[in-house]
Amino acid sequence: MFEKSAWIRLPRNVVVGHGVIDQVVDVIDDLHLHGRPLFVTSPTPRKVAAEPIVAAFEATSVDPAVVTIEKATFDAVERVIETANAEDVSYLVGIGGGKAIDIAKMASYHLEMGFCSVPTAASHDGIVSNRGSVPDGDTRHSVAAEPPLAVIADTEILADAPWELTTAGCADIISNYTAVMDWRLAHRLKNVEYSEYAAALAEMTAEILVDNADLIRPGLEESSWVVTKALMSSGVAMSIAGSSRPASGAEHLFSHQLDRLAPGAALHGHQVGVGSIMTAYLHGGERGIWQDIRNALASIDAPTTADGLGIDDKTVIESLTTCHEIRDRYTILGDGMDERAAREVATKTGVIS
Ligand SMILES: NC(=O)C1=CN([C@@H]2O[C@H](COP(=O)(O)OP(=O)(O)OC[C@H]3O[C@@H](n4cnc5c(N)ncnc54)[C@H](OP(=O)(O)O)[C@@H]3O)[C@@H](O)[C@H]2O)C=CC1
Ligand SMILES: O=C(CO)COP(=O)(O)O
Ligand SMILES: [Zn+2]
Repeated sequence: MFEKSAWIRLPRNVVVGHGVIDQVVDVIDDLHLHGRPLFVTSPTPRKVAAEPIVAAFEATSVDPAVVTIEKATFDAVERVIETANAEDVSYLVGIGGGKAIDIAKMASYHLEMGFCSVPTAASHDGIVSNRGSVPDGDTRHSVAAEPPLAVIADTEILADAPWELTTAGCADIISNYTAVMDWRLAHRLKNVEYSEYAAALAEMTAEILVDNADLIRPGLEESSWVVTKALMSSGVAMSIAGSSRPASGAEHLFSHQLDRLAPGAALHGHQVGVGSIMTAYLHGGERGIWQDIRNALASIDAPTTADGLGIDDKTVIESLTTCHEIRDRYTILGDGMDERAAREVATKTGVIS
C-alpha cells in the first residue's frame, strides 16, 4: 500500500527587483494580512529599510510595532514574542540580514502567526527558508521555523550592502554541490530520506550561479538579482525536502563548529565555501570537483583558505576532526576524521599551508 505523503510550505508571493521595498504594503494587502504588524529588524537594516516601510504603513493609518535586535539569541526571540503579545500584533515582518529574519521566523513559529521576509543582505539562504538558526548550548544548526508567506527583496538595497555579504550568499549556494553529494551518500549508506527533485533543484541552483559568475561584481545590481534568485531557489529546495539536507552537508558541519571555536571570525557562507572545497576533495579525490569549487569561489572574491577566513590552521583541523559530533547528520566525514587525514585534505586543497 502507498502511504507516503508530503506537506510543502512555500512563499506565496516572491517579489524581487529594483525599488520593490515600495511594494511591501501592497504585498501584505495581497496576502489578506490585516491588523498591526510587528517589524523585527537590526540597527543598520532599520535605517536602510525598516524606517521607510514604517512610513509607508503609517501613510495607510497602520502603526507598526518595531523591535530592534542586536544579536541572534533565544533572549531576542523571547523579547519579540513578549512584544508581539503586549502590542497586540497580527503578523511579523523580518527586515534585515539573517539575524533579524531568523528571530522573526522563530518567534512567528512560536506565536503561530504569519511571517514575511524583507532581506537587506543576500548573505545566505536562511533569508528565504523555513529554517531558523540560533546558538543553543553545544548545537549550532538550523531548526524548523515559520516559512515566509512572502519574500520582498529589493535589489537596489541588496546591491548597496557590503560586498562580502553577497559573496557569502554565493558561497552558501556553491556549497550545495557537496551538500547534495553528502545527502546522496547518506541515502545510499543509511537509507536517509531523499528527494531527487530537491537535490536536482539545489544542484541546478549552484550550477546557474557558477555559470553566471561573471555577472557577480561589486555594486552591480544585476549581481543581487542573480544571487537572490539563487537563494530563493535553494530555500525552495529545503522546503521541498522538509529539511536543510539539499543545502547543508559536511561543509556546514565544519562551519557550525567554526562558529563555536572562533565565534564571529568569518561569515557563514564564506566558512561553508572553504568547507566545501575540502569535502569535495574527500568525495572525489584529486580528480573530483574540488578545484572547480575553489575556482568558482575565487572568481566571486570569496575566501578559499584559512587565512582568507581569518582563522588559524589549528582551528581548521580541530573543526574538521570534531564537527561530525555537532548533529546527527551522516556525511562524508562518517564517524570523524583523524588528525593526520584532516591535515592532509586541508593541505592538499591549499586551505592551510
Ligand atoms: N536560517 C538559516 O538557515 C541560517 C541562519 N543563519 C544565521 O544568520 C545570521 C548571519 O546572517 P547575516 O546576514 O550574515 O547576519 P546579520 O543579520 O548580522 O547581518 C550581517 C551584518 O550586515 C549588516 N547589514 C545587513 N544589511 C545591511 C545593509 N543593507 N547595509 C549595510 N549593512 C547591512 C548588519 O548590520 P547590523 O549589525 O547593524 O544589524 C550586520 O552587521 C546568524 O545569526 C546565523 O546563525 C546563517 C545561515 C543559515
Ligand atoms: O545554512 C543552511 C543552508 O544553507 C542551513 O543549514 P543547517 O541546517 O546546517 O543550519
Ligand atoms: Zn548555509
